Amino acid sequence: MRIAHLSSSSYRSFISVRRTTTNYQYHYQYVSSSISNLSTSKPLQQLRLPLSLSSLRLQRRVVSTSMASDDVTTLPADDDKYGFTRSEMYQTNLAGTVDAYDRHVFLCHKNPEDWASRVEDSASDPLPKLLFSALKARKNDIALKTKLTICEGRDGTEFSDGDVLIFPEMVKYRVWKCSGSFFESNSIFALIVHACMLSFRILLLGFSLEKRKGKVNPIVSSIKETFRLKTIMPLNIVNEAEGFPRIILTEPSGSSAEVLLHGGQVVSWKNDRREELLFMSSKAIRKTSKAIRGGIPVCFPQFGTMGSLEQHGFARNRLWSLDNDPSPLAAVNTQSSVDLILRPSEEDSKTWPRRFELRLRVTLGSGKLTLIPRVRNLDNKPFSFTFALRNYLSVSDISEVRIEGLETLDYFDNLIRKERFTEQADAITFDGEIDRVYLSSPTKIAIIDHEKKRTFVLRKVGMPDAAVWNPWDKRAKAISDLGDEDYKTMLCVDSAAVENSIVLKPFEEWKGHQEISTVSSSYCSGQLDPSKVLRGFR
Ligand SMILES: O=P(O)(O)OC[C@H]1O[C@@H](O)[C@H](O)[C@@H](O)[C@@H]1O
Repeated sequence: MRIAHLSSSSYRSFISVRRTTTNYQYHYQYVSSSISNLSTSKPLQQLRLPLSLSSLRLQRRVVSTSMASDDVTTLPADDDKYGFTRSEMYQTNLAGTVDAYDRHVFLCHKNPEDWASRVEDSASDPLPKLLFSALKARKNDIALKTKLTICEGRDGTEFSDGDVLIFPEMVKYRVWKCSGSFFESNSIFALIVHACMLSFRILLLGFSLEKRKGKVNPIVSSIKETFRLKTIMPLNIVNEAEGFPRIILTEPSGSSAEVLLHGGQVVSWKNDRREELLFMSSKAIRKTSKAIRGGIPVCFPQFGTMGSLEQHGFARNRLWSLDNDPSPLAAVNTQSSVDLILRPSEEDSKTWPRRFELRLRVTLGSGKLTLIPRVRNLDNKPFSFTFALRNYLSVSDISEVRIEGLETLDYFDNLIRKERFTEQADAITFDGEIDRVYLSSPTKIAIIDHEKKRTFVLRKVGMPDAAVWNPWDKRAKAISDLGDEDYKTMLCVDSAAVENSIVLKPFEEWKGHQEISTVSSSYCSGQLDPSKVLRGFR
């Protein structure tokens, strides 16, 4: 891990390497002070040499090969165009400041006038110091050769405290709060380590020739072009007060969603009027070992207590990673979608000895939120699991809510020893605790909130069952992370695969699909509202 300090008017112009003479000197000064921190005796010049250019070239060619079936021994025709064949390419440092490290971490922070002359002295302005110390303390754990660069942040509130950009992984981490616990909690470190799993592929997308004072720096060009491409937007990741990385999804109509790496859990979904549509407990606890009461926890590999594992499985209690290889789904590079992945830890393998990959794509659209869960068997023998997306929906008053689409279905009643019954009511309404799994439900279920005049429409594929849960007053009091009155404003209607567990042969993948949308409350699960028909639609 190396550190450099340089100025730019934003990360974009940093990437285009616009430097003043003063800042240039500052850059050197800063590097010098950092060298002593790193307790290395390497001379400055050596630190700045693009040592890994040949490995970069190799990776680039290997990736091209796998993507375009090129012959590895043949130079891609674009090498000349992109500057890879220039005589100085493997001989000396190139124009610009971005060397060919395996990974670049940029801290976009204030401007050179605010920077301390030595990174360890910046007591009044601790962000660079904290980031530097956190990375330095864990540098042996960071597998990729990583260079930390401090550059100027000037885009108004966007860089109010400091943003972290990670290249080539295209992760933008918005550091709003500069607290020691943020770094101690390892969230930035976790992010950087997760980034290790991402490939070098993105670099390919933006290669172009850049002529700067007669020299070419393909590395700078590629970063610049990649960030500039509209379709390849960096993810917005912010720090939770408790140190949980949180991904913010936004889309043009103004709605938003928030997803935690912890549990791969959606914890917020707001419509274009900024109204929250998901319930979050007033006493929600955000601890690494516990699922968060609210949002959309993922229950895997076991739903409820239908097995020997902890209730609802371990996936909701684990730290997931960003997934840059969601194939066979096409990769998405927008700010309204994120791909996450969970692989088993050693501890998980002891309790559930299966090799798997659990993936989740969360996509925010205008008026709808889509989740695509997938499970792949990486074992050489089949395994089975049960699964649910537990949707904690926010409702105005549970007594005023009804569910349509589950009538006449059979269900297991968890309150009566999981006995099987047949639903007799025309619609499900609520006047007490409910804890049921409706079996083989239709693909569309309507949750009608009369008071809010809002209907949630839940569409699901690959998850044939639907669990319905509300603890009501007595049980709510016994649940430590649920407020006594919270049961009134929540209702869980889950997409689930419970009655028949899902069986996967070696290397098979299961895929589910869930979409929640909201419509006006006149909507009744596919039927027309008679009063609307009489009065006419407005
Ligand atoms: O508290 P948890 O683990 O999130 O589970 C909430 C409820 O989920 C239901 O599905 C279970 O049947 C209940 O027993 C449980 O209380």
